[in-house]
Amino acid sequence: MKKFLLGTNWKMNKTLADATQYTNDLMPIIEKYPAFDFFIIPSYTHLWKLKELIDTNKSALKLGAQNMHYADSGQFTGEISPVMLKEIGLDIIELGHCERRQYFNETDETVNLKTLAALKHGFIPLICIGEKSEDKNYGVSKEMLAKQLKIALKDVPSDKIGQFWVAYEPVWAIGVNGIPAETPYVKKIHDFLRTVLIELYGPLGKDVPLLFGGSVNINNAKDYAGLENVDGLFIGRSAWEPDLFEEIMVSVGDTLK
Ligand SMILES: O=C(CO)COP(=O)(O)O
Repeated sequence: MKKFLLGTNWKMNKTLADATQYTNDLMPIIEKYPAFDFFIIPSYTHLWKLKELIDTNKSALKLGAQNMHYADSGQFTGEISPVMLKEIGLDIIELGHCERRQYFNETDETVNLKTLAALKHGFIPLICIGEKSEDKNYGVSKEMLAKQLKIALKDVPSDKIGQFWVAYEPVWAIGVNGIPAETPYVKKIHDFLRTVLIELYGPLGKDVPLLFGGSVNINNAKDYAGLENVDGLFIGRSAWEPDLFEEIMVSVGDTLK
């Protein structure tokens, strides 16, 4: 059976000591919830150490990076290449998060280049898309999302289906000032994204995992998780403590039964 995806983006948070503690605490917890496929996305500096911890404990916890350059090497001061991340043995590369689009000039075109590079190197690209509040207010959310998705997936062939994930994260729902999305709205957008994927890939488009993120918390996680086209949740703040993350696992687990 396809497992429900449950993971967390730590953004620029946690020291190495915090990251180690969190991972040590989380690994035994996830053993209790086999219905899920779990992942964590820490800062680059923690990845080697956490990968060793996960391997030592033979844990199924997947590990990802928050960004990646698309070139294997080159004159790109401050960037990290797929070859370098491959050495660590990561599973996932998160791409196109709205904070990277907003503060670091990430564009649909660079997300596409990075997606192709990630697939070439055997990572799962976790492609983030989301409309801004003004897009929503002008009634062009679907247009914006279709554009982001189609550009991100340009030249990604159908034999890669299942090897990339898409996270819908409305910009206005993310972070401390975010407004949680209403469940019917999430349903409408996820159903729409599925139609775009089917337009791109035919019936195989049904097999692209679609995650939802943005102010996911203990009060709304089960409602989002119950939607037909939500295959996972991508959580920030509410999963940054293992015990709070576990409360979400329990609540979502009840919904999936
Ligand atoms: O950005 C997110 C996941 O990538 C979500 O963040 P919050 O859950 O803190 O809103």
